[in-house]
Amino acid sequence: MKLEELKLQHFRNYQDLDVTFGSGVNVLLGENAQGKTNLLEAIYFLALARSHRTSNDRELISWEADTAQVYGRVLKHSGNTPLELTLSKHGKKAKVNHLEQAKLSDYVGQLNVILFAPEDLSLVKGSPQGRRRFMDMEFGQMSHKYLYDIAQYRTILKQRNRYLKELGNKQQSDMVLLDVLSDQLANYGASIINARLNLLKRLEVWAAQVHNEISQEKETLVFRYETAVKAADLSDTQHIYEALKQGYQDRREKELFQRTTLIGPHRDDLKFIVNGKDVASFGSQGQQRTTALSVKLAEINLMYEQTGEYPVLLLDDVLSELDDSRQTHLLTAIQDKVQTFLTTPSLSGVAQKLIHQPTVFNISNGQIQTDA
Ligand SMILES: Nc1ncnc2c1ncn2[C@@H]1O[C@H](COP(=O)(O)OP(=O)(O)OP(=O)(O)O)[C@@H](O)[C@H]1O
Repeated sequence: MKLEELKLQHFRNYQDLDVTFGSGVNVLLGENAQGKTNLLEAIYFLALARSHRTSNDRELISWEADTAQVYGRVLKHSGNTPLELTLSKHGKKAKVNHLEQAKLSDYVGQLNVILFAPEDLSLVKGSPQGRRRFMDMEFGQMSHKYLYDIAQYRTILKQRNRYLKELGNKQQSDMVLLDVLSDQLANYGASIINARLNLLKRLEVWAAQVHNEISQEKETLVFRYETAVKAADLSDTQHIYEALKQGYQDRREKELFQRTTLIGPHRDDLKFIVNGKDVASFGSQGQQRTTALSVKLAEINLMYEQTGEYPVLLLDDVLSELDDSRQTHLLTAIQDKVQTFLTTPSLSGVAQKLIHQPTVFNISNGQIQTDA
């Protein structure tokens, strides 16, 4: 899929922008604080109806305005799809084909993006929370059901934790409501774990292949999903569901004492094993970077496999963080098939690694000029 046109009104430092993009590599060139990342953020926002930089949507609206609008025309095999998001203090409105969507989960998935920013290089070494977020953002774009299950899971988890806090304050505890919430949570939790395992299995195949290539066949990469859920068969949702319920049962006293839910997908983690060792603990910085890059590149293939379309790739100042051979690998992998948006303060080193000339946009103070 390709993002052919983007219009922004009062989005960050863009007051009124209408730009058409190339179908290959689009370079967003400019000095610091001119609006390069803001433009990537707008594309990410158009895809996921949320920013990758802030959870406060208000920050996306230009300081001197009350409403922001992001419009995009996406070209897919099925034809042109206009997407529109309006942000105001009353919330977000999302339209697909000019029709307002009742739920944001119905909107997400029309434009698929993969964002690669310097922070992603810490996917491997960073917090488990970052890796869970990574799974949820990526898999949510590929599966409506996953997105729905995650939303339901979060809501019920909040209710259950609130109830555990209330119970902790009482002498006499009523467990009936807790059991109902546990049952609902186990239901969505089992679906999430099952979906994660299935998608990770596919992602692992692609990531292992890329990692092997980048390391010149010196390293093997495998994934390990870590969960405290003791299901006899983790490929069976019913088994996971029962194991989750058993898990709550076994931890009842502890949960009442700690007043929070101690088991489930919100506590799980993903480990990357290179040559038999956890790369977060034992890998060199280079191996960790190769792993992060392999996982990101693998996502492109997974998304294609799952949706029949290549996603749009957003590279936020990531080239400067990679050495020459990893840069070459990245740029070779994307050419010709993946529409890419790449921010950089300088063109040197980029153009000669690309077979086709990129489309270059000069960005200055929220204005864009295309190189002739
Ligand atoms: N809500 C907003 N309204 C108006 N301007 C904003 C808003 N939010 C951020 N800005 C401005 O956007 C600019 C930052 O743009 P951006 O983050 O895209 O920088 P950049 O071009 O990617 O630079 P760098 O290379 O340093 O990351 C700053 O000048 C900031 O003041």
